[in-house]
Amino acid sequence: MEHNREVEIDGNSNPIQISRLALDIGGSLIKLVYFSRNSGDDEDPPKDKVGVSSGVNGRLHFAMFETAKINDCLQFISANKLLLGGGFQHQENCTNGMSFIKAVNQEAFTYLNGSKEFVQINHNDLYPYLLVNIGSGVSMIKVDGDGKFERVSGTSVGGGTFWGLGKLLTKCQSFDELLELSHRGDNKAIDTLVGDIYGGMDYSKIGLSSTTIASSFGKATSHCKELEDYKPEDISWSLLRMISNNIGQISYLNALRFGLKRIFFGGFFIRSHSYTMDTIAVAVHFWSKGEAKAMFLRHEGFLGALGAFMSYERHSLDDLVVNQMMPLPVNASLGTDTNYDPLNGDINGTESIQCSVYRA
Ligand SMILES: Nc1ncnc2c1ncn2[C@@H]1O[C@H](COP(=O)(O)OP(=O)(O)OP(=O)(O)O)[C@@H](O)[C@H]1O
Ligand SMILES: CC(C)(CO)[C@@H](O)C(=O)NCCC(=O)O
Repeated sequence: MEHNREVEIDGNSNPIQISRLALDIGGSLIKLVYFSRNSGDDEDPPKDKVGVSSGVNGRLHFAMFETAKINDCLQFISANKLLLGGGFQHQENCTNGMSFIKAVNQEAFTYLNGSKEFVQINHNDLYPYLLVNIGSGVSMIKVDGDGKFERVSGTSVGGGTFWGLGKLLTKCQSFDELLELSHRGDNKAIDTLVGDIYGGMDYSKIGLSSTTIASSFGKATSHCKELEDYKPEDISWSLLRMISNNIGQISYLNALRFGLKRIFFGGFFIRSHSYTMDTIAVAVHFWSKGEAKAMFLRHEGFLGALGAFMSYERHSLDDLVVNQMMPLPVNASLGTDTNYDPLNGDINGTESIQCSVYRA
């Protein structure tokens, strides 16, 4: 079923035709992806002599809401006259969403020593890989080809654990606040480091440096200190490192199990956050001795919704062409923020990019 509505929501009151809305309702967050046709563009574009369609031009929009505030999401859908038109999130959609990396430039990147390096994906050299989706919980999926995948592992210690424990321990009121705290934290105050055990020295015999974490939250066992004696920022940083490290290590072990060299990390836990990506990338690099590579994605939180979007009946996986990477963050009224840096910014649930959709 398709729904197309004429809605007056762009800055100049021009009608924007919304078609195709996909929804991924997760344990923590609801993700929305929808396509708006440029005004004047025909929904059924002309075909050439051999039947190839010229494509519909428009924008692909991304939006995110907390699952607990589902009414805000419904209000957004209603206010913008986006009608639900199919697309249900399930595991398969997560891997369908990965087709997006084939459709867009500058989607996948590595992160080492504080800098992103975008990687152009060679379609003939993509499989096999491990997809690690870090949502509330974590799923690890071995992907062998288009539609060929298997969930090989998972862990309940994921994004929900970071946000849940972090909220209890720091009294933070939002995920963003908790993440922001970690920037100012110092994990030495809470974690026991190798140097704390070995008189400030590296334990070179077994290849551990003095700054390696020997025991996450190990110092919190101290009898003379209570929760109030620790800084919320230090707690946030230790927690983020503990969870990211653990996911990085389990991911590496699963990659090793199946001989996979490339690990893609998705899910809204990552949020393009530098410390999170750095910890995961270092963990993968450390444990694999440089053999395996951690890859991140600009639209990491939207894999499920993109998968649902791309599995529309009338759209094959290959008919979304993002012809211009021109992200514009949008708020609920679809206004634009001119200060946004598309390649470095965090897609905090609201963004749109220029694209064309082709009929198969
Ligand atoms: N604004 C936010 N509010 C709450 N959590 C957030 C926010 N931004 C990022 N997160 C993180 O993202 C995680 C949820 O990620 P995601 O939306 O990918 O998973 P989900 O689909 O809700 O979970 P699951 O697939 O396990 O059901 C949260 O657990 C939290 O760690
Ligand atoms: C239950 C799901 C798949 C929901 O997306 C996810 O939260 C998850 O993979 N949790 C981890 C479950 C486990 O494998 O221990």
